[in-house]
Parts: sequence; structure tokens; C-alpha cells
Amino acid sequence: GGCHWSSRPAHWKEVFPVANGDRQSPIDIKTEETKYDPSLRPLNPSYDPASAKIILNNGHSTSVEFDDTVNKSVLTGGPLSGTYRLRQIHFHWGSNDEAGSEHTVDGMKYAAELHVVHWNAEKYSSFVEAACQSDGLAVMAVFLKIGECNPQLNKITDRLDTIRIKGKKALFTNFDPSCLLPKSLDYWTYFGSLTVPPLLESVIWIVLREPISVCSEQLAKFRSLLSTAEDEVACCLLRNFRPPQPLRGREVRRN
Ligand SMILES: NS(=O)(=O)c1ccc(NCc2ccco2)cc1
Ligand SMILES: [Zn+2]
Repeated sequence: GGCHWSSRPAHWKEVFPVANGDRQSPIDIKTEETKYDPSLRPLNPSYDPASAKIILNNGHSTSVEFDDTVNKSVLTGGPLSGTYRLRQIHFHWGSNDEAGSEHTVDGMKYAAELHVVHWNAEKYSSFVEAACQSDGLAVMAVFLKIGECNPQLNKITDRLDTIRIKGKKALFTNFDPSCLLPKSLDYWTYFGSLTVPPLLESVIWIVLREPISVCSEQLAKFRSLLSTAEDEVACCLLRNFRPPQPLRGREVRRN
């Protein structure tokens, strides 16, 4: 069809050599090889629903953007030293329910993955500056497992028909992303990168071990988003996950 892949993972290394770096994400988490670390503290997400501003289709995912001009919605604790400010959340999914997550667990793919993106506002003055620093970003990943429909997720999927086209945005406030977190905040953590260009190696990854549920009908709404703008041949955003990258000797710790 008219849907050529504008940018596909296999070609990213031609434009972004860091794609071949030694701390790329996502990874396959081999649970038997993770290391318990007693120094890891409990995660402490503290989000103000008033920080939510807009919901956006940027052509390669849908995101909810937050006001990150003040320390109103932050993540502390876990492996982090200092205060990381909430910037946005977004999702990764596949063309069917059998694949879609970016991280995998003992080779198992979940149907989708939520990323909650924060930046180190204690040391740096903006997201873009932090994104260039080895300790600049902290992304909390939550697996979405096929099962019951998730009423909290409807707050997002019910709005997707108003932002079908790339570049569309809509007001989206009074939303606390904690409503999308599982009961347990137990996690794995490792040093990695952004999973889409510019693939910067600036992310402290915090992958929650307990998934949340999602049903096929909800995932179908993500797949009906378009990766194309108004004046282009319509192309559905059927999948947007990067496959697991080499571990290159990195350690994955658990709390
Ligand atoms: N999938 S993800 O959580 O690793 C992620 C999160 C955020 C961006 N942002 C892209 C960007 C723009 C300037 C610097 O960086 C890209 C990817
Ligand atoms: Zn992501």
C-alpha cells in the first residue's frame, strides 16, 4: 500500500550511529540474571492531575504532555538520586495482540507498553538538555497484558478519534497517570537509551514487574491512529515498538 515506513529501526544506525552503542534500549530482561540490590528504595511517584495539558498524535505514538515548568508532578526514590520531573507519557504497540511491548521478559512480548517520561530537574534546566546527559532521564515502563478492558485506559482511548491525524492535539487535563500503574511498584532497573531517534543514552529505565490489563478493542483504537498528516496518503500507526537490543554486559537490578 502507500504506507512506506518513513523510518524503520533497521535503518536508524545510518543516521544515528549511537543506535549501535553499548547502552541501547529496549532489552530482553532475563529474570534469572537480574541482581537483587538492597540499596534500591521504593518508587515514589507524586503527580498533580492539574499538570496534564494536552493529548497529541506526533506521528509515531500518542502522548499526554504535562506542564514541566515547576516541580508539581515528580518521581523520586527507586534507583534515582534527586527529583525527576514528569514530562509526558506515551505508548508502544504492535499490529496484533501477540507483540507490541519494547522490553520483553524471558523472551515474552506483552501486547503494549506505557512509558512515563521524567527528566532530572535538580541538575538540568530543560528536558532537551537533560536528554543529552547520562543521568538526565528516568522512564518508568508498564507492561499492558491482554485481558479485561482497563477503565482507566478509556480516559485516553476515548479521545483518540479526535487526534487521528499526525500533528493533531487536544486539551487533556485533570489526569493523574498513577491511575495507570499496577498495585505493586516492584521493578527492574538498568541504564539505557531512548527507544526512538535520537536514541540518546540518557535513560535510567525503571520497568515495573506487574503488568496492567488492556483489551483488544482498546488496542485497536491505538492502531487506528494515522502516522500521516492531513495532506498525505493515510497510513495507520499499526506498530511502533523497537525490538530488544544487545545487553553489552549491563546489569539489571531488582528491588
Ligand atoms: N520511548 S522512550 O520513552 O525511550 C522516548 C522518550 C522521549 C523521547 N523524546 C524524543 C526527544 C526529543 C528530544 C530529545 O529526545 C523519545 C523516546
Ligand atoms: Zn517510549
